[in-house]
Amino acid sequence: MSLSLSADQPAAPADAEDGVWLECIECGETFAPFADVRYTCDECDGLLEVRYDDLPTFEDFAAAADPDQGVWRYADTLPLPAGVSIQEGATPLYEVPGLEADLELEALRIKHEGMNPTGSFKDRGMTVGVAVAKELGVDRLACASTGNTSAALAAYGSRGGMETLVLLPAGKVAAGKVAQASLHGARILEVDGNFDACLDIVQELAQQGEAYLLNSLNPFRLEGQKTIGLEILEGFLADYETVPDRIVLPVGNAGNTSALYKAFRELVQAGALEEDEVPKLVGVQAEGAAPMVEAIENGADEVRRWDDVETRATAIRIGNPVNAPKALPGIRETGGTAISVTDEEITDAQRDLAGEGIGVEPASAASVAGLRKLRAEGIVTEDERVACLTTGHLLKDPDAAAATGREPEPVPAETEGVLDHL
Ligand SMILES: Cc1ncc(COP(=O)(O)O)c(C=O)c1O
Ligand SMILES: N[C@@H](CCOP(=O)(O)O)C(=O)O
Repeated sequence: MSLSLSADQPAAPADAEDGVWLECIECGETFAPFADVRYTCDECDGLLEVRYDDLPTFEDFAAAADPDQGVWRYADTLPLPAGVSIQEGATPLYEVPGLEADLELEALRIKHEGMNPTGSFKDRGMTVGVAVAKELGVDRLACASTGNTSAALAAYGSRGGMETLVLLPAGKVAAGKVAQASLHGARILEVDGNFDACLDIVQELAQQGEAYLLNSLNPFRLEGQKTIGLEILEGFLADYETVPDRIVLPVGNAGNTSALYKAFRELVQAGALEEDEVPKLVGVQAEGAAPMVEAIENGADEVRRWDDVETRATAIRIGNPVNAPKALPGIRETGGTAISVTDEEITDAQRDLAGEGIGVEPASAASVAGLRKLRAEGIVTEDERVACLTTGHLLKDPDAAAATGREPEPVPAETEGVLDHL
């Protein structure tokens, strides 16, 4: 199986360009990377992955080291040498002593992707995806979005001088994200339907050649998102001389789960990581939108599409995770699991993180909520070193933050009155 952790490094086919090619994860068909626009396999419609004939090790990344370069420090494992960049990546791997003690863990760190230029991990994918779009010579970019993808696409598209079109589920996207897409100049199409319906439409537009699709179905986007995993591993190696036992992350379209697993597979193929060192991947979904959890619990090879999804974590209100064929093996082959959490547990975790000074949007807090639950169930043990991924900044969803935080207290406009109130 091409997605097995023990799969060998494939030999470059004739259609590789500079040692880079696309390969179908289902039938193994290969394609030149930049000759034509394609998102899935021409033969069987399977998902595609980017392949390289030469895979770098940690030493190679260190040799290229300018830590401020962020995503592009890892250019040896990306399809192009440079991107349309706004200094994405190199996000903090925060220590959280209070939470670490509360959860009784050997080590807990928070990889806060909310500290990217537009406030979410999507920037790592867009810096690569928009560069590939330019390489392909397309001029209009599009995505469906629960908000963050649209904010990142709008910013990187305008930086790249390209037209952007975003399809959003009407009334279901947090205020900060719509404001970003709007100010960066995207055309915002509000669809009377949910995110999955938006993605269906944008895929059809892309197939008809109306726009270049930059959702995570696009294999080049996931190459940029691999760098989250590389940064986490390098951070743990620097601080603990070992990689984490487990990485816990929120799951929506399952792009990050797929991307992190690919990063680890490539390190194994490069001889930089032993198979038994690969961190267990734990996907967390909201109870009202948990098709991946259902598939893992049932041992299913395919995910059942959920037509009605609901959660206050709007970013992961997704019923048909398009990357499931890549993400399910990622969770299983690493010995990980998937778990769902209630909206209340998400809100509590958002407060826990805020108590450590880390402001995240609700979907991000799902990782910490899931970790707490797995710790209570004894599945995560006290000797473990764990990284939780927080995917988006608090300011993305100011309404959720205000509803979760303390109420403002009205006071009179004079000091005595304020002192009396206190
Ligand atoms: C803030 C946030 N967290 C998590 C996710 C889920 O990530 P993925 O789709 O890679 O599973 C998304 C979007 O999908 C998101 O915007
Ligand atoms: N949460 C996402 C949903 C789309 O995910 P993508 O990674 O496939 O673009 C968003 O922010 O829109």
